[in-house]
Amino acid sequence: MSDVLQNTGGRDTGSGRGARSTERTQETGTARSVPVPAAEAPVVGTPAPESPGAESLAARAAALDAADPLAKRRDLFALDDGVVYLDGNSLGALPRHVPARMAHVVSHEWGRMRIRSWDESGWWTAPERIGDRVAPLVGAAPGQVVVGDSTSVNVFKALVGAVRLAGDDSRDEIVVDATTFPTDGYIAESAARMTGRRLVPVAPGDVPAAVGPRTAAALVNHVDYRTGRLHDLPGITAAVRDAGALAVWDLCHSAGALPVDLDANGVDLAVGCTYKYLNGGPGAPAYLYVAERHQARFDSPLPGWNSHADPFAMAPGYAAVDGARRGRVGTPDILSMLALEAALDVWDGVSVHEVRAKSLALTDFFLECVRAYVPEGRLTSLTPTAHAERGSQVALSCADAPAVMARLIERGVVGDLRRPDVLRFGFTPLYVGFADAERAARVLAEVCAEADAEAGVER
Ligand SMILES: Cc1ncc(COP(=O)(O)O)c(C=O)c1O
Ligand SMILES: Nc1ccccc1C(=O)C[C@H](N)C(=O)O
Repeated sequence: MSDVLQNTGGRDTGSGRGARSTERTQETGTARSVPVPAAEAPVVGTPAPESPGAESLAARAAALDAADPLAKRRDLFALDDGVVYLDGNSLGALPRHVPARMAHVVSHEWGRMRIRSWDESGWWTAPERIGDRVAPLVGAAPGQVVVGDSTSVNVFKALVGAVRLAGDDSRDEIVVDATTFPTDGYIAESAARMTGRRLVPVAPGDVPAAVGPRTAAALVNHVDYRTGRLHDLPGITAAVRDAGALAVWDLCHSAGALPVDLDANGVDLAVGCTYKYLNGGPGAPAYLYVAERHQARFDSPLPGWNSHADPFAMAPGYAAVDGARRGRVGTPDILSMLALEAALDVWDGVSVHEVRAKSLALTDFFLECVRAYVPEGRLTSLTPTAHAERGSQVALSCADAPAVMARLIERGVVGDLRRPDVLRFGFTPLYVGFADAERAARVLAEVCAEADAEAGVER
């Protein structure tokens, strides 16, 4: 196999802060700006393999799918056979059973039981009950995860909470991942201003060297949303804690795709969304993990009545409840929350280690197919080749990425674009298979060839 892709390994360049100006312009998702094929009219059939080596790669894909213990899980999702959905790292697919469950919630629990449902349908306790369903997926023992609010809001609670837990005013710095998804950076900046700390943006790989006696907390992304690079959660957490500071992780791009092992790694606080690999639905509530050892001292900057020890006493003074519930704020978004609860059923009987093994096999295979089909130098992979540094997405860059992604989506291969030049392909092991990966690479090669032909470029 020739070395077709130039691999930059998604290296931490330390230049993320400066480079961020473009990413700070939010891309709302390519799927919203280019036509998505109608569900009833899939545009990708099963094209005859014409690319070099396509027959053998297609045959390998079929064999890998046949041997895949997770292959059957795909039937649990509403997906179109003609579409390769590689955008589950932005919005996970709908588990088929969720609409019926939601119809029941709306028509029965809300429609008929009305106010009684807060108690009798378990609405009031949903945040901590569903937190305990998310917990095993992130390696947390029960009682440490609460579901609710957006990831952004939970970043705020976790980071200000961490600074307060650090206590000591001489710890006057907050270290933040300089390559972070923008919302975390914006909120960290505000949290720093509010708590009178100085923000220190550094690349994740440089966090161990940057933390010291002045650090209160460090906020890092487990997987980079742009490159798909997996950061060293055990090593960075240990370094932050050795410095006497608190480690706060954003798990948006790792939970449900790979083992996180929060408890085993001694993470202090963590947040994540549930609409990507956990398939909770658009705007599904996020979650907050507060390690048990910190809960008694966790001082939420948003002490709403839902985290009061006796909310219905409606007392004028605040008294925090114990445990994970201390992360609650106001009335939970019950419809989204119960959709998430139902969606989590697809994880029953699935081990996250099995998911990780398939995720790595899928991204390896996709990269191999891209190398085989796409002319050398056409695309640059930003995704590290080392498994220990790879999440569950492949990011490829090329100057004409916007046009390439628009054409891919028109032809039923749905990834997304991160401006200016990144094609993102998310591999969600519960419903993406090896034939999907092969087909996506083949269509990508066709689309690149078409764009080259139109531009008069010969390779
Ligand atoms: C790493 C990361 N953090 C946070 C968010 C977003 O947070 P919110 O759920 O508040 O929109 C995303 C994606 O939207 C993300 O990728
Ligand atoms: N929540 C969204 C709503 C609309 C469009 C995209 C998103 C995303 O989640 C983007 C994602 N966090 C990313 O890694 O780019």
